[in-house]
Amino acid sequence: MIELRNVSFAYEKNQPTLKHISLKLGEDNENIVGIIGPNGSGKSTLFLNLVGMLKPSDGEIVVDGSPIKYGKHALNELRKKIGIVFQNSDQQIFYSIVQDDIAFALHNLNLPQEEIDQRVDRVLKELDIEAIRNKPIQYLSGGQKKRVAIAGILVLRSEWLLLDEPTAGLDPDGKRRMLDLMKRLVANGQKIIVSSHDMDFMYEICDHFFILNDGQIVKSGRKKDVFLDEQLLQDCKLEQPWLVKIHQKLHLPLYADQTDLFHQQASELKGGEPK
Ligand SMILES: Nc1ncnc2c1ncn2[C@@H]1O[C@H](COP(=O)(O)OP(=O)(O)OP(=O)(O)O)[C@@H](O)[C@H]1O
Repeated sequence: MIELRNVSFAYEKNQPTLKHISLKLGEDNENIVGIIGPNGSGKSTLFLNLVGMLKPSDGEIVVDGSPIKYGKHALNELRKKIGIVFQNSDQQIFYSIVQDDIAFALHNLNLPQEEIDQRVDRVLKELDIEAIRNKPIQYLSGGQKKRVAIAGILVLRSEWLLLDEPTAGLDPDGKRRMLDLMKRLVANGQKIIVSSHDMDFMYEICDHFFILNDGQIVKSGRKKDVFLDEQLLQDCKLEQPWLVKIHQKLHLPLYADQTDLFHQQASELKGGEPK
């Protein structure tokens, strides 16, 4: 479990970006936690604090019962528990060939070559990027680069995966593939913390949410706890997901995702019970 105890963070003195944040991640066995908030609310800053790349100005972050330590060795150990995929894939990719880049962090862990090869093969398959394993990074599309960046973190097999805006710049097919990938990862036991401005995507994929506004957590809970409060979302400059809109405006049930909606509606049109 990850616990933030009264965490504040300031890039510049007396101008806090994160303000007194206390929260627990992984307490209720949630698989995908969503951090939502408008531009500049502090989502990326929060992520960088969670992986120890930034250090709280006040308060502490406790992972599995131990406060994060900031020495080189301690941070390498933390990376085995929490991995981050940045919004901008170029920040994450260092090598010129796909498979070399994915293996990079594993060499740093001094793993035997055989194990490195096995882990890289597995992740290439899992992300459906085997065909580009020998390609130069410079020839990849944005969506492919995103997958390579995720692969480079997945090989570390950290318990928590932080995805900062994973759908930014992806076309509808890329978004759908990202959604499917996250569902597959979760089915294999991966825990994910994700931030995104795409409320429909977040509504469908996350099972617990924190709304961050101006560096503070203003609401948390399950779908119905955070998305039914239209005024709060407006105040935070956030959109209601379309499934919530049709629930509130057309008085349809609150469907968990569009598959659920189409399945239920099709059953009703046929006059039968849903299977
Ligand atoms: N390295 C930095 N130095 C100084 N200020 C920074 C730095 N990085 C971010 N900030 C400021 O901190 C605040 C929060 O930024 P952050 O990137 O964490 O927000 P965000 O919620 O992730 O935004 P977005 O949705 O636009 O990605 C912003 O006001 C930003 O200008």
